[in-house]
Amino acid sequence: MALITAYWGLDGMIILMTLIITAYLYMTRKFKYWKKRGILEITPIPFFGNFKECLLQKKAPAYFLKDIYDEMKDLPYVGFYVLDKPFLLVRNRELVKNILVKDFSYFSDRYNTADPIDRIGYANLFFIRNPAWKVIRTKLTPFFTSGKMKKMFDLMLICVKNLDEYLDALELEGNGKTIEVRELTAKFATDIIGSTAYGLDVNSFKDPNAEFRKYGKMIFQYDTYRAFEMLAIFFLPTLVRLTRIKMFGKEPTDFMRKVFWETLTQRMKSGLKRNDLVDILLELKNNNNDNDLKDFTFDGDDLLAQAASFFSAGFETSSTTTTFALYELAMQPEIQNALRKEIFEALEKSNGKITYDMVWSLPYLDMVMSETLRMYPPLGYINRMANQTYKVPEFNLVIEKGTPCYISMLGLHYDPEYFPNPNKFDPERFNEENKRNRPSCVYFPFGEGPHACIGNRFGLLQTKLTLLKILSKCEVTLCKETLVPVVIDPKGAMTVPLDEFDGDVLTAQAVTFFSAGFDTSAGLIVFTLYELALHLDIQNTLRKEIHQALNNSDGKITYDVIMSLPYMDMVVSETLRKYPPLGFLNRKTMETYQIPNFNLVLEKDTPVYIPMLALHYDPEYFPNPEKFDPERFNEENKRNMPSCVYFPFGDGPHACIGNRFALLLIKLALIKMLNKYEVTPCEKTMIPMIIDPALSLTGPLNSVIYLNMRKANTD
Ligand code: HEM
Repeated sequence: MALITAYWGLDGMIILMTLIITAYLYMTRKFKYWKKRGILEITPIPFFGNFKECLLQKKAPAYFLKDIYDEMKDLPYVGFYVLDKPFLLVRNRELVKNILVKDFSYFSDRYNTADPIDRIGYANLFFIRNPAWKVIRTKLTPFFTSGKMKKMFDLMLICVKNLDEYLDALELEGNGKTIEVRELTAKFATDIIGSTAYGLDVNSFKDPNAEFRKYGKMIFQYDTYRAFEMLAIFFLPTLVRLTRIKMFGKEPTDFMRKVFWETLTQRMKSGLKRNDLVDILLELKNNNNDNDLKDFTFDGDDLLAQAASFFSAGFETSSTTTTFALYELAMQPEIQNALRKEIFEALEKSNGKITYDMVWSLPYLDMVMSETLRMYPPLGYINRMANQTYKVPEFNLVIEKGTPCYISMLGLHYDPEYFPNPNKFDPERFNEENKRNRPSCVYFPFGEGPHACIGNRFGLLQTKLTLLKILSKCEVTLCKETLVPVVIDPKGAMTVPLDEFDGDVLTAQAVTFFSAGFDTSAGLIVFTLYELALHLDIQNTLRKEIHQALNNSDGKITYDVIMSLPYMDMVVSETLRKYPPLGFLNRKTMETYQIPNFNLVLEKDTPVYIPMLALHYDPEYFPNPEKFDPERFNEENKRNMPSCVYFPFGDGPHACIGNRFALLLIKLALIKMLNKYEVTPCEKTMIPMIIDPALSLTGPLNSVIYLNMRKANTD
C-alpha cells in the first residue's frame, strides 16, 4: 500500500503533477496584472514571462527592451513580465522625464540591487539605495569638479605617453598591422583609472601581465554562468539574495581589496595628497558626520565598494565606447578624415601639445563621440523602482509601490522619429542646429536626472583623449578579421562587441556572416565579370574610367577613388538587378493588417513574400529585362525610376545592414582585377547563364563560371 493509491508509481505521478500544477499556478498568478489595469501587456509564457530569450542568453537585455520599444510604436508604456514579476517599459519621453527628473522623489532608487552580504556590490553607488545613496553621491561628487579633472588630466597625459610609446613600438608604417582594438583601448583605460582613482602607475602596455588589466578583464569576461549572474543582478534581485550572487568574482574582489587597503594605508602614513579617489575616500573614512546611516559604514568593504565601482565602471565603458568609435571610423573613412583634419589643425596650433582645453574644444570630435554613444551606449537601458505609489499625470496609469520601471535608451536612440535612418552612423545629427532642434529626453547615454552617471565628464574626457591620441598617429581601416556588421554579445549586461564565436547561437551567427559576407559579394563579383566578358564595350568603358581615376590618384586606391566612379556604380547596380543574391524578401504580419486602398486584410502571422526578381525583370520598369544594360542606372534613368521596384539589398528597417560594405568590397575587387586584366568568354563559359535551382542564393549552375583572363592593355 502506497501513500495515496495502491501503487508507488501512481503516487509518484500524482505528487509530481501536483508540484507542477502548483508551480504553474504560482508562476502565473500575477499574469494579466497589466491587462486588468487596462494597460497593454506582452503575452507572457509560464515560468519565463517574456524573458525567455534573455534567460537562454540569445538576446542581450538591452536589445530585448529595444525590441519591445520598437514593436509598441505609439504606446506610451507597455507591461511585460520577468519570470512572474510585472515590469513596466516606459516609452513616452514626457513620462521618461517625469520618472528620471521631475518626480525623482518617487523613483529615487534603481530596481537592481546586490545581496546585502556582498558589501562591495551592495554598497557601491550604482546599487545602494536611499538614504545612503544621497549621502555617498554628495560626498563623491567633488571627485569630478573641473579643478580636479584638470589635475587628473595631467595624470592621464602620463598614460598617453605609455600609449604613444606602445604605438611607436608597433611600427605601423606602410601597410600597418592588424590590432585587437578593444584590448588596446582597455589597457589604456585601465592605466588611466588605475592612476586617477588608485594613484598607481599600472602601465599595462609595458607589462602584459599587469594585474589591474588581468582582474579588470575577469570582471567583464562572461561565461554562461557569470552572464546569468549579471542578468539576475539587473533584473532578478530576489534571486540574487537567495542564491548569494556576488557582484564581482572572488579573485577580482581579493585583488581590489588588497590594492585599495595597501594604498590607503600608505597614504595615511605618508600624508601625501594626490587629488585622486583614494584621497576622497580617506577623507570620508576620517571625517564623516553621518554615523546614523543604517545601510552604510564609512569603512571596510563599504569604502572599497566605491573604488571598485569607479574601477569597473571607469574602464569598461570608456574602452568599449572608443572601440566602437574606431570601428565606425574605419567603416567610414570620409568621417575619419574629417576628424583627423580637425585633430591635426588643433595640434598644429598648440605645437603638438595635447591640452585639457583642446580635448573639449573640438566640435567634430564631440559629434563623433555623441553619435558613437547614440548607437552603442554602454548601458542600453535605465531602470528605476517606484518607492511609493505614483499616479502618472495626464495618463490613466497608477504605478504601484515596488514596480520596476525600465526605459529603453537604445529604443529611443534608434527611434526614427528622433533619429531618421537610425542605423546610419552620422555625426551630423549632433551639429549645433540638430542638437537644438531635438526634443529632450530622447538621447541620454549617461542617464538623466540625479541618478545620472557621476563619471560623465570623466568618461568623455577619457574617450575623447584616447581617440584624439590614436587618430593623431594612426589611420584605422577594416581588416579581414573585422566583424562586419558588428555583433553585440548577447551575454553582455553592457553593450559590448562579441569577442569570439562559441555555442550554437554564435555558430549560426558565424555561418550567416560567412555566407552573407562571402557568397553574396563574391557571387556578385563573378556575375559582373561574366557580363563584362560578354559585353566587351561595357568592360572597356569601365576600365577606362578606372585607369583615369587611378592616374589622378597616382595609382593609389582610396575610399574616395572607389566611390567616385559613376560608371562602376552603374555596372554593379545592373548586375544587382539581374542577379540579386536573394531573389525575394519575406516578412510576417505582427498583427492583423488592413492593406490601405485594397480590399484585403492580412491576419496576424501571415507570411508575406515579395518577389524581388520579378520586379527587377518587370518590362514595365526595366524594358528588355534580359539585356545587361548599365545605362538603366544613369542619373536620369535613376531619377525617373519609380520607387520600390529595385531593391537588391531589401528596403526599410530590415534592409541589409552590410549594404555599403558589400558595395565597397565588390567595387574594390573589380578595380583590382579590371585595372590589369581583361575577361572574355571561353569554351566552357555557360551562355546563357543558368541559375542553379538547388541554391538558396542566386548562383550559377554548379557554382562555377569559367572565363578567360589575360593582361589588359594599360594605355
Ligand atoms: C563613456 C563612459 C560612460 C558611460 C556612457 C556611462 C553611462 C552610465 C549610465 C547610463 C549610468 C546610469 C544612469 C542612470 O541610471 O540614469 C551610469 C551610472 C554610473 N556611472 Fe557611468 N558611464 C560612463 C563612465 C563612467 C566612469 C568613467 C565612471 C567612474 C569613474 C562611472 C561611474 C558611474 C557610477 C558610480 C554610476 C552610478 C551613479 C548613481 O547612481 O548615482 N561611469 N553610467
